[in-house]
Amino acid sequence: MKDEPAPLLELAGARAAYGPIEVLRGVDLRVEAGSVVALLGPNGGGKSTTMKVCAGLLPLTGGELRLAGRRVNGLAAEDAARLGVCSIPEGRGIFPNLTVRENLWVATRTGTRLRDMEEAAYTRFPMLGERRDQLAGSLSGGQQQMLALSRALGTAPAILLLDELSMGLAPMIVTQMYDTVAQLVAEGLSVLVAEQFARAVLPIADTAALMLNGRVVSVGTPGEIEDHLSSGYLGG
Ligand SMILES: Nc1ncnc2c1ncn2[C@@H]1O[C@H](COP(=O)(O)OP(=O)(O)OP(=O)(O)O)[C@@H](O)[C@H]1O
Repeated sequence: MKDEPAPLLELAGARAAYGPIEVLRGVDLRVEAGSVVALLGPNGGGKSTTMKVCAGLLPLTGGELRLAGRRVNGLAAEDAARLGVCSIPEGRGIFPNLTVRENLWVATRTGTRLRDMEEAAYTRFPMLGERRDQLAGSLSGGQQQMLALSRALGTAPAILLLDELSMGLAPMIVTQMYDTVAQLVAEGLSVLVAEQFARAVLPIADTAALMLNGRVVSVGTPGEIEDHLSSGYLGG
């Protein structure tokens, strides 16, 4: 019997394609329970595609996706959510023409009560409570990201997949958002975060992985990966 528990989420030799174009060419990646893994690398390396595969939004064409050691190739997005995998896509995935409250309500289809969802969201982010009847599209980028996080957390996920949390946000807001993520991790959440701008996420990451041309080419502590990389990859 193995001494160590299986990683919460694992890709082994994962391959994926858009039509005839292979984009993931054998990705190996592990997210241990209670940890933050930062998936870094330049545009087009395959970070978003990796997140899609993990969330059941794109099928594997080869290799394996495992959740807590169980092979789950071919799982649908609803199955992934049911198994505790929750993703916030690039662009946040909120409904701009619905109010904050309505956006939270849509997320209750997974079984959480609206009252509980609202209480948790407004306690964590009082700003959202003040804007509960405002259209989500009229919120600032940071507030939209708070809403996206609140919707995701309503499903009580085991692992959160975050794609480009920092996109379009001022540096101070990015720092605040990652502080919130760090708090969530302290409460037991595991996180896989794809970021083009490594500097934003490295302070809270346990492990960093560099992705280039559809493969993870290097994995280490944030310090090791930072040392390995040119400042170009680290987002300036
Ligand atoms: N829906 C799609 N159809 C065809 N090709 C796609 C599609 N989405 C992404 N690609 C291509 O797949 C490759 C990897 O893209 P992906 O978005 O996974 O990279 P990324 O590292 O997340 O970069 P980005 O930060 O731009 O999202 C790129 O060459 C991209 O053009």
